[in-house]
Amino acid sequence: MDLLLEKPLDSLSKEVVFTITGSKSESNRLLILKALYPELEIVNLSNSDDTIHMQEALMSQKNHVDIGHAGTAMRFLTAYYASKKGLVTITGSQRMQQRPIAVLVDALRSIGAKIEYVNEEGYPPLKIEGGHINDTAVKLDASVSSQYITALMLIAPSLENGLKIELIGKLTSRPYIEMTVRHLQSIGVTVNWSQIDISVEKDDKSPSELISISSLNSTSQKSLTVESDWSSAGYWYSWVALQDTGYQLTLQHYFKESVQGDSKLSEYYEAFGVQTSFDNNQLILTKRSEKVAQRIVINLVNEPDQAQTIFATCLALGVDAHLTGLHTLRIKETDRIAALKDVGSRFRESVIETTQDTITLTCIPLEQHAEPVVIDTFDDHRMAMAFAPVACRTSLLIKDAGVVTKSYPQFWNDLKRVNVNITEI
Ligand SMILES: O=C(O)C1=C[C@@H](OP(=O)(O)O)[C@@H](O)[C@H](O)C1
Ligand SMILES: C=C(OP(=O)(O)O)C(=O)O
Repeated sequence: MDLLLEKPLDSLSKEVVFTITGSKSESNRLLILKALYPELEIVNLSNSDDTIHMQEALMSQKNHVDIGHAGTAMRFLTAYYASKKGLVTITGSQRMQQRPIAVLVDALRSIGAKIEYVNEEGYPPLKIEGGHINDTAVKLDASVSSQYITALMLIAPSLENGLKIELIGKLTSRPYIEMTVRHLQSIGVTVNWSQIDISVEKDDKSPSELISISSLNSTSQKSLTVESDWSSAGYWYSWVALQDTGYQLTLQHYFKESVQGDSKLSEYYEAFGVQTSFDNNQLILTKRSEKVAQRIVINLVNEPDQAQTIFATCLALGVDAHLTGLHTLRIKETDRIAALKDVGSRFRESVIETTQDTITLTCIPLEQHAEPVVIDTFDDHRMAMAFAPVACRTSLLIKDAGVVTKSYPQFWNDLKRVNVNITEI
């Protein structure tokens, strides 16, 4: 499905309230924890494909599991299956079979796990014979993906003697580890994190005892409420940044004290004139000022999923940008650095330079192009959604627009609500 997005002709509605479902990162952590502690109840679970894949895999009795494009499901389930008795082959989409997993597999093998590569060494699919983990200390490279570390942390409380995880190299995507720590602690698991070691203690309490000392936004003792997804909120920050002063929209179910690192968006978008306020767990975004920064420099090593969104905001507003800390982008749903350079260069106002871990954009404010600008999405949900707000400057043709279901299935319906004309081509 390709979609033509055209600039809204009528005046933009100002009273828009969006309900985005729970964070897919939080949801997929909590689903693993629920598999270990079935009494746990999860409120406001994500409706994303990634979370549905995780749920289906955990419910499945089959010994062949396909998790599609879901990176967290692939990494967390690899550790989960290694920790539980049984034989499972886990695979994913074509792209998933190109996303490296050796760091996690090596770490799990070093503590006894039996895992084989079905095709190419270092990449899914994996054949896992579970129930052989027998050691209590593991080391791994922390610079490739934080998801490998989270995967080990999530299974640690169910192991005979817990797990001490030594982090080697420069930690990437740190807030995602902090999120895992918070969720483990919220169900009563003891986690100690010194400079380079994370120790997760084996729980010898019963699950209900653990959950009853839960501290994270509990609606009841056994129930944890997932905050809505900040990574998806990014597209609405970008949308508001491109509107006139006074424009406002509201997103439901966000907490002032967030465990999601992408909540840093509220600071980043101040440079684009967007003010954030909270009212009873509603996030209110207001365009306060037409004055925006002329150039921004941001290190996104902690918020890699916002790189495309911030890039597209800058492109539309004509703000020069130097984005750093992007080394993980090459192994995500697509090589996001290459994708941004390719698609970004289709806008005549921009000049883009890239390295292994940076993108530099030099641009002038975007004007209406004679033809729709083609946005190839390369199987990456964030390519589609990050560029979509740019439609209020010039028409876009979003290729393979169905990719959004990976994280935000109702995105195109929400975009219609702010009067973007959307036509299926
Ligand atoms: O743990 C998580 O939920 C995630 C961690 C990040 O990945 P990396 O640690 O691979 O950067 C992020 O990009 C991804 O969307 C979700
Ligand atoms: C990188 C992402 O997800 P994952 O690695 O979990 O596939 C993402 O959602 O941007």
